[in-house]
Amino acid sequence: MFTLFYGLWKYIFSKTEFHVLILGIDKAGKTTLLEKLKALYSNLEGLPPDRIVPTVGLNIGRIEASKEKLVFWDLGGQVGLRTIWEKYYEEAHAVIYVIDAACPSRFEDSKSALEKILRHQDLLGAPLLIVANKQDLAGAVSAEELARYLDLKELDERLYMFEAVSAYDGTGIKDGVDWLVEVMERSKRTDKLRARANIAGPGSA
Ligand SMILES: Nc1nc2c(ncn2[C@@H]2O[C@H](COP(=O)(O)OP(=O)(O)OP(=O)(O)O)[C@@H](O)[C@H]2O)c(=O)[nH]1
Ligand SMILES: [Mg+2]
Repeated sequence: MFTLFYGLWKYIFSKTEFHVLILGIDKAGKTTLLEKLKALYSNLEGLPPDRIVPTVGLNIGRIEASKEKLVFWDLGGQVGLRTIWEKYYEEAHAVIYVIDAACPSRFEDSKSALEKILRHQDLLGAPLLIVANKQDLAGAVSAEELARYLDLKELDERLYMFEAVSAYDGTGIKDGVDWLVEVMERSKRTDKLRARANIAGPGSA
């Protein structure tokens, strides 16, 4: 009985903490983006780019944006580490997929890793922000060009957006986060995750 009332109380009064997975192949700029997010949205400085090393485990960052709490999970993108990604899918409200827009020779690898994500059942309905990163570099392609190149067939009715970003100078980051918050607030997946957390009762996340 207590569990039932607790669940109801929690459903009505508690705020959802949104889990956002940051994925993409190695060197795309995921961790640099995470550090820039922290710098832009909190009083924390964030690691400078020259102190960031390739990710092997998990980096976590928490921010507050548009009065919502966001938790970012940044995972390593090296080939041998990509099998770990799916362990986080079930709990994710949304995905940021980062691509190095200045490195066309790796677009194909990026595309196939993204297609695999889109096919995974555990991420059904998760909104997707595709980041064309490194816009500060002269050779970077635009978000539109990247979208054309990727030519994704699996997007269906998923909420998605391409955004031109520089994790170095912060270009595009706030627009991307604003969009993410808005779509996560109204996505069916958020309702589903919220209901599941409440059914699990006290002690659940
Ligand atoms: N010019 C430029 N370089 C960037 C940008 N973002 C990241 N980089 C550089 O790209 C390289 C890889 O950045 P990381 O943030 O470590 O990439 P990652 O995606 O986290 O890589 P893994 O952890 O190995 O998966 C580093 O040399 C960064 O300084 C950007 O917006 N502009
Ligand atoms: Mg990293």
